This record gives sequence, structure tokens and C-alpha cells, in this order.
Amino acid sequence: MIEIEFRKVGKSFVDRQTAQARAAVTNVNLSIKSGEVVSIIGPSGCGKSTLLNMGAGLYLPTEGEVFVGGERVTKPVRKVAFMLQKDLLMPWRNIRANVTLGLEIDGMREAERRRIADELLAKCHLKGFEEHYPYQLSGGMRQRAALARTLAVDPQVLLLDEPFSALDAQTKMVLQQDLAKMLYEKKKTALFITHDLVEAIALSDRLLVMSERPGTIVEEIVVDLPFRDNPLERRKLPEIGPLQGRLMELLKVGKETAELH
Ligand SMILES: Nc1ncnc2c1ncn2[C@@H]1O[C@H](COP(=O)(O)OP(=O)(O)OP(=O)(O)O)[C@@H](O)[C@H]1O
Repeated sequence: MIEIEFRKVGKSFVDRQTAQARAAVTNVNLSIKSGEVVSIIGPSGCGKSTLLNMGAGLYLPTEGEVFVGGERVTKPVRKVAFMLQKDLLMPWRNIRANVTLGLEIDGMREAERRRIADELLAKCHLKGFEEHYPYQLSGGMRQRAALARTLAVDPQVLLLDEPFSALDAQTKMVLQQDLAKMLYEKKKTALFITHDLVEAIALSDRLLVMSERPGTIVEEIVVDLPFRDNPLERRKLPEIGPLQGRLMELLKVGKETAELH
């Protein structure tokens, strides 16, 4: 089953200086199967976050159509969970209460909410921190709590907008490992944005490469490698280097610098 689909999607924003509409993304076609993890990579400002916002129904396309779970997206979608670089935890709620927020909104009984939150927090290596407040946790731990909160509502689709980019390299790898395992075990569908090429390769079934603004998908690469549930192992494979090199070529990494010399 196709879980996320973009058909000829374009989005324009009104440019503040010229007061003219200017395309951020154009003619984006993509389809993601249920259980697939797909990463979008592309130059800064090419419209990656704009695409995710349209997937979540937070922005509506100017052209074309977006479908999630077979239904056309016309407003914020309930079955989609969003995770951002900023953890957006509520400072006045303890970690457990942050994780249970969505369940509370859904009207779930307290004992059940607590059971789900504590189980997820344990999976995210935060056992013993349930009653701590966000300010008492490190950046990596807060992002783990944000991951637990994202998973608590059991979304079928996860939209992840550079969720680990503010973390140090080692913490990032450990969190990627936890995320990959959970996505794999629970057969979740995920669309992931990252600037980290190896992260994209380590976590994904497929990579979509975007052009500069107005962004469109210029290349699709199937990551035909084992260990999608174990990015730490996948990172060690000899195929990673050449694949990263291909992405660097597509993104013209280093080209501008070379031209300056
Ligand atoms: N709400 C908005 N109003 C006006 N312009 C916007 C809005 N949202 C995004 N844009 C513009 O659309 C373009 C694409 O932005 P977007 O944040 O989607 O890019 P991105 O690829 O995610 O960037 P980055 O990699 O730097 O995070 C940018 O030029 C941005 O300034």
C-alpha cells in the first residue's frame, strides 16, 4: 500500500520584498510504501521542510495533491507525527507528562497512558527519568524524550525534520540506532530530512535528491544494503563511501569552493 503520495506538487510563497509569489518547490512526485523509510536530501533552502509540512497538512500545496494513507490531505493529519530538530518539550511538564500529552488529548485513561509512556521511555533508555523535567536532561536525552512522545500516539507515518542535527556525533549514532530499530520492528513509514549523507544512507530504503530552489526531485537512489534495522552495522559496509561520493556529486559538494580558487 502507498502511504504517502505527492502528485505534481508545487508550493509558492509570497516574497516579502517583491510581493510576488515565488515557487519554493515545483512538480514534486513521490510515493512511499507502507513500512518504507525514505530520506530527502538537498541544498539548503530547496524546500525539504516545505514538503514535510505539506505531508503533515500544515501547509497546503499551491499545485498538485498530497495523499496520506490514501486520503487527500486538506488539513493537519492525525495519523502523522512530526519530529523536529528542536525537541519542543513543555518545560512545565515532567518527561512522562510530555510523552503522554497526545494520549491525554485522545482521552486515554491515566493508568494506560502511564503504562505506554513508561514502556517507551524505557525503550528510549530514559528509565528512571520519568519524573525529571526537560531542563534536567541533556540535549540527547531530551531528543530521546521527544522521540518517545512522537511514538506514543502510535502514528503510522513519521515525518522527521533533521531530528538529530543538533546532537554530537556519538549521541546521534545511538539515537539513529534506536529510531531505526523501532521503525523496523513496528513497520512504520517515515520520511526523513537530513543534511548528513551517511545518516541518510544508514537509515533509509531509498534516497530522494532535490535540486536547488525551486526544489524538485532530480534523483532517486535505492539503498540496496542490509541492516536497515542496524545503522551502526550498515555504517561499516564498504559500499557506504562510494554511495556518499555519488550523493556529493549530485549535490555538487565542494564545487563552489573549487570554483573560488
Ligand atoms: N512560510 C513561509 N513563507 C515564506 N517563505 C517560506 C516559508 N517557508 C519556507 N519559505 C521559503 O521556501 C524556501 C524553502 O524553505 P524550506 O525551509 O522548505 O527549505 P529547506 O530545504 O528545508 O531548507 P534547510 O535545508 O535550510 O532547512 C526557502 O527559500 C524559504 O525561505
